This record gives sequence, structure tokens and C-alpha cells, in this order.
Amino acid sequence: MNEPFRRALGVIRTLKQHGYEAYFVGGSVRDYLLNRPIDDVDIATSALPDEVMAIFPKTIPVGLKHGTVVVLHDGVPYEVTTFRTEGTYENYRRPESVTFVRSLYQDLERRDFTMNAIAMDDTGQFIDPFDGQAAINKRIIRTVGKAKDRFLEDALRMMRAIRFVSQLGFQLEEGTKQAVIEHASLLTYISVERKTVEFEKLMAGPFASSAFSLLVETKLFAYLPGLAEKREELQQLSNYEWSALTSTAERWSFLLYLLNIEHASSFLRQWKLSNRLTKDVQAILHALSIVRSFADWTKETLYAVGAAAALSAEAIRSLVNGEKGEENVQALRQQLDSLPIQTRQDLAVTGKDIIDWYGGKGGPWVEETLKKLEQAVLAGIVENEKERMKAWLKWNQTHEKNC
Ligand SMILES: Nc1ccn([C@@H]2O[C@H](COP(=O)(O)OP(=O)(O)OP(=O)(O)O)[C@@H](O)[C@H]2O)c(=O)n1
Ligand SMILES: [Mg+2]
Repeated sequence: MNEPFRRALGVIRTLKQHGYEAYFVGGSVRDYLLNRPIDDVDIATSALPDEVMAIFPKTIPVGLKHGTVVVLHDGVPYEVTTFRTEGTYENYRRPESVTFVRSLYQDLERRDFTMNAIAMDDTGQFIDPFDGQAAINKRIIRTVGKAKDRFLEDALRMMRAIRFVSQLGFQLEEGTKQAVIEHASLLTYISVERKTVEFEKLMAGPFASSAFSLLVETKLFAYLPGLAEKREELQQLSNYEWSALTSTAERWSFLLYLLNIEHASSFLRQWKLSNRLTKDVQAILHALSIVRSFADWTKETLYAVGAAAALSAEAIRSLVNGEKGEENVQALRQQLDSLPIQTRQDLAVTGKDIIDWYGGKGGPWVEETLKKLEQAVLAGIVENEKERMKAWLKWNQTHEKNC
């Protein structure tokens, strides 16, 4: 057992001392068996939420309807969820309420994939009634029980299957894959927000190219915002090494670029991305529209699009052109570092300085003067130093008048 589990042992042991069963479950146990880094350690217990809250001094009732209580233990929050089945399903979504049960088996039985249905007790023993460990060893993703039933319960699981392919490089077991093909249209019932979470994880996985092939093969793509008409282009996505991209904004930008999405903002709105992310993607797409080759970067274009957008655009441009992205990005970083200023904030003179120098009221002339200074500093005509810029402006004005 490794550190994240050991730190949480107190929670499991306390529950057991009070006569309840408690186990580690879900993604953390799977990732532990895979030697992957573990982020959240989830705990399942036979204790009801009220009972959990009565035992621990510090709890937060985050999802009582689903049986989840957060227990703070040594300053770390743990989700402790009562064994449950998901009872009746409406519209192929996870239900509003759940049925609590007292057996671990029933809890594991309602989970999506066998690799996610393994429990581990406080001694490090695995309880694995659906052969999840064998699936992990064979590197296959297989539903617990009938795939159809699991997908009717929660259609998002079909996307989860493919995002796990992207993250783990596993194969979809044939029956599971056939069931995705048959039930792809159920994805219609799933909220955009949940699809977006899965899609972003899918794009970020080291095996994203296989995942894109599967999205096309299973026709799941047809039920994703703005992608229904993009079959051919999506197939192309599987030819690229997505791991060359390093941020969510970069990945969305690459997607939009390769899919030839004309109206970026309405496409991104359909996916309900945050304003921040949308702006970042638009900045990268704008930068991409300026450069066709590395030679296109000039001091002026770099300054105009900004460092972050330029570096992302270069990573994408290199990937599309089959060039060595890391080298190009590194070279561009050096080019950026050698700029006298990278943003307006770097300019040693502010609008206020200009008003102080010339007196009078603010107005468009202040912005014009700042622009003039920016260009001169960028071009290396004047140093980014207050007094020098002041002198240069003065000289420039008399010179202009004399002309
Ligand atoms: N639609 C879903 C979502 C989750 N689960 C179960 O709940 C666990 C925890 O869910 P979640 O944290 O969403 O997924 P993880 O498998 O932990 O994956 P990740 O590492 O991305 O968190 C899963 O392992 C699985 O057992 C499920 O059966 N059906
Ligand atoms: Mg998880």
C-alpha cells in the first residue's frame, strides 16, 4: 500500500471500529494496480451518511442524496460514500437519488468497468468479484455485467470507456465496443458539461489518437457538440501525436484548427467552455492565422499576439507540419526572451507619465503616443528607459514638425 492510502487508513479503521465495513474503491485502486499516480482516494462504507457524520468530528455533507460525505482526516478531505445501487434510472442519466445497500458486492456490481470495480481493504487485500485485475493485466476495458445495462444506466459511460482508452492505452473489449456502437445515440441525453469533462480528458491522454479513431468507429462523435458533420476530419485527428500539446487551450485550438471550424466562439459556446478558456483558444487561433512557417514570427507579430498564444500556436503549427515541436517552441521562447518588451506592462512609461510630461487632458493621443513608444522600443530604436523615451519623444516631435 502506498502513501495516499496509508494516510487515509485512519478513516477506514475508525469506521471498522464502529462496526461498519469500509474499503478503498474506484479509480484510486485501479491506478494503484497500474502504478499510476493516485489523486483522490475514495472510500466506500456500509455506514449510512448520518452514521458517518456521527463518527467523525469534521465532515462536510457534499452529496447526501448520493450518499457522499467528505471526512477531513489529518487535514486531507476524503469522499466517503455509502454502499449503494443506483436503483431506477431516468433518461439514461445517473439518478437524482440512490438506494443504499449494506453489501460491498452490490456496490461494486453497479460500477461501470471491471477495472473500476475492485475494492481494497485496510490490509491491502483486494476484493475483486468481477476480475478487474485480470482485465488490467490484459489491458482491456470491459463493463461489469452486461454492457447494455451499464450504458442504459448512465450513457456517459460510453465516453468514459473511450477516454480510458486515451489515458491507459487499453483495448475496448469486443462486446463492450459493440454495445457502444449500438447505444451511441443515448449520449443525446447527457449534459454538455459532463461530455466536456470527458472530452478534455480524452484529448489529454497519451493515446488520444486511438481514442479519436474509436469515437469515429463507434459513431459517438455524432452526438458531440458541433462534431456530427466532421467525420472525415475527426478521422484525421488520429494521425497526430497529441501528447506534443501541453495545455487544454492548446488541445481545443488544435481540434478547431484541424476540423476547420469557422465560428470558433459559437463552437466553444456549444461545449460551454469558460470565457477564460474561450479567449485563450481564440488568441491561439488568431496567432495560428498569422504564421505558416517558423520564419513568419517577427518581433511585431510576437508582441501583438503575446507570448502564451505564440508558444501554443508554434506547438500546433509544428505538429501540423510534422516538424520538431519542442525545438521550435524552445527557439521561439528564446526569440521572445530577446524582445525588449513582451507586453504593454513591460513598457517603462505609462499613460500617466505621458500626461505629466505634456500636461493637458487624457485622450486618444495618449494611446497613440504609447503605441509609438512601443513600436520604437520593439524595433530597438529607443531603449526601454523612461528618460530616454522622454527625450526620444521630444526629438521625434521637433523632427516631425521640421519635416
Ligand atoms: N459514470 C460512472 C462514473 C463513475 N463510476 C464509478 O465511480 C468511480 C469513481 O468515479 P470517477 O472519479 O468519476 O472516475 P474514476 O474511475 O475515478 O476516474 P478518474 O481517475 O478520472 O477520477 C469509478 O471508478 C467507477 O467505479 C461509475 O460506475 N459510473
Ligand atoms: Mg476518480
